[in-house]
Amino acid sequence: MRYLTAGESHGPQLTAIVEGVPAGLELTAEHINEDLARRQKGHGRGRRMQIETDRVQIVGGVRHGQTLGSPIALVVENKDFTHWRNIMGAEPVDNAEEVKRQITKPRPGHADLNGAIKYGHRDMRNVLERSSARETTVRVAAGAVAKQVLKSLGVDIACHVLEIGGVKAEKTSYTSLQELKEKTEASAVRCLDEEAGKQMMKAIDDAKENGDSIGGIVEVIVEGMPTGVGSYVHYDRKLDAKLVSAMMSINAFKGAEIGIGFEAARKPGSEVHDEIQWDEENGYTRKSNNAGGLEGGMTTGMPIVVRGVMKPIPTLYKPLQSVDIDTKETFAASIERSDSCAVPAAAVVAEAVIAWELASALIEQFGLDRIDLLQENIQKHREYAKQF
Ligand SMILES: Cc1cc2nc3c(=O)[nH]c(=O)nc-3n(C[C@H](O)[C@H](O)[C@H](O)COP(=O)(O)O)c2cc1C
Ligand SMILES: C=C(O[C@@H]1CC(C(=O)O)=C[C@@H](OP(=O)(O)O)[C@H]1O)C(=O)O
Repeated sequence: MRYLTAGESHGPQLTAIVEGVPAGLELTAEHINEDLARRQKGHGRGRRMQIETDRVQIVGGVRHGQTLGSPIALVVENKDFTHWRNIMGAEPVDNAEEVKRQITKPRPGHADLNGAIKYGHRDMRNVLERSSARETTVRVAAGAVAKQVLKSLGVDIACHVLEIGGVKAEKTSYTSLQELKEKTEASAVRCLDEEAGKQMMKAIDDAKENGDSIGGIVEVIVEGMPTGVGSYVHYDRKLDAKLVSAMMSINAFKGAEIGIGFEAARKPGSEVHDEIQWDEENGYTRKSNNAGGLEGGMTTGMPIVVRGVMKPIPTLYKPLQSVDIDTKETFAASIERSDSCAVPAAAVVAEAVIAWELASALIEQFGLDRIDLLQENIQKHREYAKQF
């Protein structure tokens, strides 16, 4: 599968074209809207989220609630466009003052300066409009399509927040992904640990009050992936590499790890590697899951566990030093509106991009043009792997 997105943060809409989804998959706007709504939630978001109510329009590739095998076109409207029509319309406009006003003051930590140099934009609005994480709206929509593929193949996925602004969740255990989903859905910071969640909210409020921003760590967990998906034979087909790359592609993500990740550097092999066992009912399983469900670029059949690190939001009410690209004068950046923390929303984006990679890998390995044949193939593979 592949997808492309287009659209600016304050333009009329975001668009995604999703290609390679097998025919016969159940898919409605409601499946996608649920995840769009989840992405909009979370303590610490700015005023923009009060303006938007993200809803998808499926404008290609689906008929009567089923995929056709043709490209799926997804559109999410930017309600805020009504306030930006003159500035963001595609057609040339007369010399309105607001249209002439260029952004020449780059924000440290955002794409403004590097993007302006790359494309030769003297008006950095041309950069910020596309580098904005508003684009993650349609990435979540594409991910929701991938989640439908996974669901039809018996693969379940969830996400949660492990850390915000240095406050760590202590209670991170759960008995089922369903429980994890219910608990995190009820939390304003998508955290399993209620007490830590309260402290995270306070940390966000404190940061906001100080005109600052904070980041954090999110985790995605996937259950039900068959064994041996991915590849050890080519660097660009290694599934672990794809998952880390997907995580790092999210705006403001600066690190990713699988399983115990960086902790593996501090432990001997006897405490890191997951011992192998077999029984009639479950086939091959592991006594532990330090590898986070991946060895040799392939799935082990154990749950996949991927974490990502989000840096603090770059746009700050507390000014940071920068340089005006027209006057070359130093200035202290000041802003109109911004999120102070978007880690809970970013967890939903992380879930979407991981779902995308896993559904793509399954289709690449077992894929046919029909969802029923894909289901059959994977079921056969599961039986084979169990008895192997
Ligand atoms: C859900 C989400 C919301 C974000 N909201 C903001 C925001 O309000 N203001 C801001 O400056 N950056 C925000 N960011 C982060 C920037 O988009 C990101 O830092 C920027 O694109 C620069 O890229 P980089 O941080 O990956 O280097 C957000 C990121 C995510 C994932
Ligand atoms: C719009 C979203 O996030 C935006 C991401 C973002 C950025 O710079 O990344 C900047 C802000 O945009 P605005 O200035 O319009 O408020 C966020 O609100 C969204 O997540 O849907």
